[in-house]
Amino acid sequence: MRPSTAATSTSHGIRISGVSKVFPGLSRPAVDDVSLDVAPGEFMTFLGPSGSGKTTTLSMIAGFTPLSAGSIRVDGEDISGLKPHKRDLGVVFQQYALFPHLTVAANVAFPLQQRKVSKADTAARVREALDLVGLADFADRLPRQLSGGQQQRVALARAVVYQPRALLMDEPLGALDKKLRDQLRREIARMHRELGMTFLFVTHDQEEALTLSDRIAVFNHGRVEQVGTPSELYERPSTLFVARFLGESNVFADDAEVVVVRPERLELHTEPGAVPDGRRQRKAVITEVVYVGNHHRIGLRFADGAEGSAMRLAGTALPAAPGESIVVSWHPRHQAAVPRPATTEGG
Ligand SMILES: Nc1ncnc2c1ncn2[C@@H]1O[C@H](COP(=O)(O)OP(=O)(O)OP(=O)(O)O)[C@@H](O)[C@H]1O
Repeated sequence: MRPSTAATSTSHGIRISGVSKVFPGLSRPAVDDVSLDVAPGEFMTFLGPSGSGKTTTLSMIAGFTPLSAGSIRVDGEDISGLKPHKRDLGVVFQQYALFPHLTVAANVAFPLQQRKVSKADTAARVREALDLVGLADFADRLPRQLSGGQQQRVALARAVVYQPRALLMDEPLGALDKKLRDQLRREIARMHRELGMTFLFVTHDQEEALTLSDRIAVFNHGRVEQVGTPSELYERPSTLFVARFLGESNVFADDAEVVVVRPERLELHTEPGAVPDGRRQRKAVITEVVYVGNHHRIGLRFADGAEGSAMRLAGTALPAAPGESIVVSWHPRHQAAVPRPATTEGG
């Protein structure tokens, strides 16, 4: 289940059972009967569009939002009724929330002082935490003397310095520009490898989710649509919503089923007779060809009016130009069958 990191003896599992949240005045629950098991040392991501219930679920785990139903356990202990600071969970939000008048070192030391850790231990642990996030040389600065990315590293150091049972992060990269975001994303992956701690990460960014996670829980309308490894979700989406939320997809409907085929699985042919035996095929018109550096994205419109896409690595010849008719084919093992969506399903 967790291919990339080794759980340590200090890793802890989280069990979310039948958890719901009803806010007064909302017509449907913000979180609707969610159950999930997070393995000790696992990097689990909650992925979904805005308003799908990710933050509310994380906030119930952290203890900032009371549950309407269900329970949350850490290593079997029910923590649902505990105050946030009694749960022993580290938390990082999008906004850094550092104490502006305290130095970096004092910010990181704060949770240790609250826990009455000795001065000598505090100094050693603060140094270790700042080392971990690459800020050993910034201990005496004030938050305003740091960049946004550096401030977020301080927040990460402060969240793990007291060795909590898990680290909870809500869009921690959301306020950063692309380059810093990529950099800090790699830092978070490294921290996870080095600490072996259970990480729970909330994002609406599919690339963040795919690159960081051992497993991803895809949220939609307060429910978890599917839980799986990044490649399981990409290759074997169980619903149309998941297929469309993670990457691009071609959706083909027959009488009995709806199948999803990823763009890189489509071959292009100039005529139906050129399709090898055993492959399925559809007629399409090329709507556009876009150069994306290492590949071309080929926009397609199928006979039923549905839009889709294929891709070709740069350097391979394209069989036809925009406006021309072609045939696409795929092998049945590269299709994922999903339930026919109800007409109201978002996607
Ligand atoms: N304190 C609150 N009072 C009332 N409704 C709330 C409250 N907090 C969240 N909601 C509603 O609950 C639903 C889920 O919100 P939530 O913030 O969990 O979604 P999300 O997936 O994290 O989205 P985002 O990425 O935009 O934060 C939304 O409809 C939201 O408006």
